[in-house]
Amino acid sequence: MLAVKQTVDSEEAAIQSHTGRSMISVKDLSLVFETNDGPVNALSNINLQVNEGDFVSFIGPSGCGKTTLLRVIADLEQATAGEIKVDGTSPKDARLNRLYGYVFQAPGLLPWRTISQNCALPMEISGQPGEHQQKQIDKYLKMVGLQDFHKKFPWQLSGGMQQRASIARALCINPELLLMDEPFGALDEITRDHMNMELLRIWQETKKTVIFVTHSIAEAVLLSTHIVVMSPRPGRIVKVIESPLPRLKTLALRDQAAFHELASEIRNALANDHAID
Ligand SMILES: Nc1ncnc2c1ncn2[C@@H]1O[C@H](COP(=O)(O)OP(=O)(O)OP(=O)(O)O)[C@@H](O)[C@H]1O
Repeated sequence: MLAVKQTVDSEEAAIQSHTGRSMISVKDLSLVFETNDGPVNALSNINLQVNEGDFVSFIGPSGCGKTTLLRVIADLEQATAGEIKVDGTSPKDARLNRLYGYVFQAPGLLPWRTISQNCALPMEISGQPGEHQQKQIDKYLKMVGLQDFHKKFPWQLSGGMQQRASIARALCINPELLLMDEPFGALDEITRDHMNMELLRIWQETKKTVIFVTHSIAEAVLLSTHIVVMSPRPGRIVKVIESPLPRLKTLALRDQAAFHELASEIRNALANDHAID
């Protein structure tokens, strides 16, 4: 018997609340890409509830639609059918109101701008006053441990430091929601461990809601309050698992039975849907 408090099957894929406020609500959502080769069914009948303060990981095989779902939440793709609300509004309004910050796999920092100037960019675009920009930059560069590197250019920093700068850039607009697409996928294991712990600390400190795309079962277990297991294309939600582990986790947790039991629960959900052999 696995030590998982609660699992919810795809039919009722609902994530239980900690605060009660719905941050993302997805109902019967499907998305078909029209291509030269014919239609590509990327997402099929997705139902999902994410509440304020949750840390939700999407995990599934390559091409199952994790990024597409993230992009629908961010209003970068349009659903073909179904409904989606982000903090009670349309994804478009959520985007226009700068409700979310987006962190990509590659840091995407502009090489001709310093770290400070890179962090300023989204605030410049939204016309925020210079004094406020500086306050936000100081606050979040300190939070990610880069306060002494604000004058450096991206190419003068390591990959992990660049990714921390991109997280600071996303946080500078003070979004309710952090959308992260495999942000640590390109990092070595030691740096990734460090970044995972840093992210947990930042999440605790800022109380943001986080949606996190990953290929790593261990990373999903280490970070998440909820794990959304997806099937191969067309992407469906196979299972939503609420983690029985504490919200404040340490790397030492990886040696404990509860960690392995949860990892095994995820692995089984993936395998049962032929996502992995
Ligand atoms: N703009 C697009 N036009 C056509 N097909 C697309 C487009 N974007 C994504 N797809 C297809 O939709 C499916 C889902 O892609 P998506 O990138 O969301 O998967 P993923 O789970 O994030 O994959 P990975 O883990 O490899 O990053 C794939 O088959 C992909 O080829």
